[in-house]
Amino acid sequence: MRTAIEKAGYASEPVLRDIRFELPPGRLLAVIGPNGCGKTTLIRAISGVLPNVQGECHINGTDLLRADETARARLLAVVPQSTYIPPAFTVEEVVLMGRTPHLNWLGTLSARDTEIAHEAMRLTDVEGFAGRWCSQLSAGERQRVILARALAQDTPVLMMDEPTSHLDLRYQIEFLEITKTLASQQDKTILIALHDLNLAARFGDTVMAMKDGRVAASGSAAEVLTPEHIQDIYGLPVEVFQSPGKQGTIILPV
Ligand SMILES: Nc1ncnc2c1ncn2[C@@H]1O[C@H](COP(=O)(O)OP(=O)(O)OP(=O)(O)O)[C@@H](O)[C@H]1O
Repeated sequence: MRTAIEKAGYASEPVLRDIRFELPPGRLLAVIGPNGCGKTTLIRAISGVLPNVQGECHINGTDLLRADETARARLLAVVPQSTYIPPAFTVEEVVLMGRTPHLNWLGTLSARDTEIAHEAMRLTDVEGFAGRWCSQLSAGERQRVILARALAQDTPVLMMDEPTSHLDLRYQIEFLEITKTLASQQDKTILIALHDLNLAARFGDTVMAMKDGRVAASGSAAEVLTPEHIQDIYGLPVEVFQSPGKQGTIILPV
């Protein structure tokens, strides 16, 4: 995935300026930064929901910003920050909606579509309530259903905006471990906006820190998540420890 967004925003004044990054298949990019720095806007710009984006974003030879909806939906799945799920659908029906871009012209589901959707439900641990109405789920369960739908879309690129915000600690770690495994085993390119710097450090192959709509720092967690950068980006003094376990970096406000 090769992205160069020169300008993007909502009105005449752009929010994003000069965001450039390359992300090879199999890698997970954690995008961090304070409230309002532009993380969601970046995801929206790449996913084609903002008008007048100046730039390009190439995936497998297609410029997403100029692709039609179906081509885009076969290349990119997005988990937005908050998603409305129509309450009159079951969990299984919602996850199967992820297969829509792959259906034949008759719009019928094949055995393979069902198999992929069930695998996505298994990975996100929602198979147990496949037949329940979405209106009867907790916020965290709903979030896992939306994640399952995105996984069922089976795209080479997956972008997620704070996908763990409603998940308890176990599901946060499990979900990010699954995501990381998908990246490495299925060569998916994954971009995740995260507020939790410890999760960003643990799971991001690359960490990109944004500030005021621009890239403030980009590189490995050790390069980006330094007390100096964090003070500059968040205006908050922190201490950064290296844990002897596999968690790696631990960041604590001073
Ligand atoms: N629909 C909109 N119309 C106009 N301005 C918007 C709109 N959505 C967001 N903005 C502005 O764009 C800027 C970037 O917002 P964005 O939602 O991308 O930030 P963010 O980094 O995702 O923040 P957060 O961490 O709070 O989710 C902010 O100044 C915000 O006020």
